Amino acid sequence: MEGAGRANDVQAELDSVDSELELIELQIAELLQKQAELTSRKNALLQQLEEACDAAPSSSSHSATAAPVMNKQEMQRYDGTDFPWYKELERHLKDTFHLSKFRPLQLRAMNLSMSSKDLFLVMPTGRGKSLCYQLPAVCSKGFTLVITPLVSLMEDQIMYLNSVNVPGVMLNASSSKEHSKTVMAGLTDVKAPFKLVYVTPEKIAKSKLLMSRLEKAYNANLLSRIAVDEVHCCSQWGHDFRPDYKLLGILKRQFPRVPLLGLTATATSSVLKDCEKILCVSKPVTLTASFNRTNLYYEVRIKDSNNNASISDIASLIDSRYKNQSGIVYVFSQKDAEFVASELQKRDILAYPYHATMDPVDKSRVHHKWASNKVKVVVATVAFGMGIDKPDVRFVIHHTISKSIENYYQESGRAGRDGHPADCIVYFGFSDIFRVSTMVVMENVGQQKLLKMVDYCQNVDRCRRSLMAVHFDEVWDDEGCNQMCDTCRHSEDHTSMDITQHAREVVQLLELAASMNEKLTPLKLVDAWMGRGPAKHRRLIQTTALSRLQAEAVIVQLLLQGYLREDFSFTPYTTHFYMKLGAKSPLLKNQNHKVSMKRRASVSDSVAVGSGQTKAKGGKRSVHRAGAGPVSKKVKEDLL
Ligand SMILES: Nc1ncnc2c1ncn2[C@H]1C[C@H](O)[C@@H](COP(=O)(O)OP(=O)(O)OP(=O)(O)O)O1
Ligand SMILES: [Mg+2]
Ligand SMILES: [Zn+2]
Repeated sequence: MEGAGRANDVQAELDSVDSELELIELQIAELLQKQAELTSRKNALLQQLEEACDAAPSSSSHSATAAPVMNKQEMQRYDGTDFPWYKELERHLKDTFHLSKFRPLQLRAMNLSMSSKDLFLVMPTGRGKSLCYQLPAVCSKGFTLVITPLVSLMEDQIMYLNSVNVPGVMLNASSSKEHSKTVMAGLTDVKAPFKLVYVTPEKIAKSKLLMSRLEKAYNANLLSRIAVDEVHCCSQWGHDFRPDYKLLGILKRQFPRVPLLGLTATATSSVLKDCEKILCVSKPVTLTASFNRTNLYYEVRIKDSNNNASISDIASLIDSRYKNQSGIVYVFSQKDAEFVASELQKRDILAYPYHATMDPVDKSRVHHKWASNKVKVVVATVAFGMGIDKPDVRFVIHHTISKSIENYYQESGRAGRDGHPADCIVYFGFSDIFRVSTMVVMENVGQQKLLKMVDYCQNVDRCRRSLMAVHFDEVWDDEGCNQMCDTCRHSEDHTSMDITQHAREVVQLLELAASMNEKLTPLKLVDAWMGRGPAKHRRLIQTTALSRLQAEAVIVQLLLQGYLREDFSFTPYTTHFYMKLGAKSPLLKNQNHKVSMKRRASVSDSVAVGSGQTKAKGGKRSVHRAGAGPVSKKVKEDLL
């Protein structure tokens, strides 16, 4: 008996500790949100400070954190073409690398490096950092030493360089003796048989022979530049710390006259400070390409899971706002690509599907037609991505949410590369969350990343840019949104809704289902809550008067806040998702506990789902299917 009493006491204390822990988690979530807001504000203030300092160049009041080594005017000089090496850079850009023009910051970076400045270049992935040392290497005497963390990265680069006839070689642990010998000899050859020499940091740290050959090359003025790729690997605070990068300080100590160029897509300012110390460079110029694409307008539209109103909405956008303009509609699956393309065709829009399983000849035909503006719209899976560099894409519409904010940034970022305004619209549908879940379920932290994307879409009161910025850490250059997102444009247009009672109803429903040994999929949960489930549920629970879209929004909110969670089971063919009680659900037992959700004030359900849909009498929605007949004659002709 005594044992049972003791067990009860322990259980009671355990429950109480659990509740306290839950509360702390809640507070942490709130603090993280506050932190994100303050970081965004800090960036805005730093920007203002920098502008104020630029307006008064003689002022010495730059703060230590914001202090640019050069002011804006000085910096802009390096965008110019009046440097002695410019003609050579331009000639090789076109003739050797077969590129038509520099991307933003590339010329500035090259001019700075050719002027022997030490430089840190922070640019989003895929923007073309490598060219910033490859092209100067070709235009300089001697060779450029490139430190790369992975042999596979080296191999890719060498293969690419060979394809454009630029001599490049690599040295790593698996290089043969003979190969090493040739490379070592080449380093001091005045005829410079290689323009780029790739080595791993381990080689620098361990090979005395290499260092002594580099010393000789340096004395003969043949070591023209040192590029440290993925430079954030130097710092323990970075996410990919590599111990051998810590020893790279030897390069600048031994070869002080050689300009060093550190490249990364992901370093925060504190990581860069650390890298500066480790690499022994003093006050390098830091160029940060903004992750903020100021010409892109970001918008989220609510999508009803039950009908294809979103397709009508997309069609009417393409037919009006984007008439005769080039764009991409991203969809979830191959089947969706075919379906959405054919639905658009029925609405008189010439749209081609594109997905991975298409015949390569068809794929390249679609790509070609689109690139040459013969077809304006491609309805594609994310397979339509690599090598897409069309400048005048005016819209990227996501018919289904991306699997993470990073992915969304990349995919939507194919809009507006020419710098002119372009729109990025994502349609956010409840059931899509769980379709995408099946895709990321096996990925490490895939589910968390997806929930961040969901959070981005559910949000109605914070700048969409600031939500993306959090993912790119402090590197984000907060240039302000300028009302280029729907939440900034409707900044006053939201209210806070108390959803505590709704939350209790949903929890009660799940508890009831659990007691009957039933698992509820997200869709079944909404159905049951709306009184459309089996009769046995209806009798026992409080059904909701909320509309379907509101009910879905509440459930998403509870999922995001941890009152609910997803659970899944695998079958050989598919993954099933169920809704379960989340870690915070016990908090609802406390009568004082409150849960709230922000909603657009002026947008009723029927408007939120776009122009193709109206609310019919009796609350049931109907869809206008204007033009939604068979594929029109005109489109049919164009498709042939
Ligand atoms: N000026 C340019 N015009 C057109 N394409 C360019 C230009 N400069 C580079 N590219 C292309 C070449 C590559 O296919 C692609 C990505 O370049 P790359 O240098 O590998 O990116 P990166 O190093 O910035 O990305 P990561 O961070 O992923 O390593 O961009
Ligand atoms: Mg790179
Ligand atoms: Zn905004």
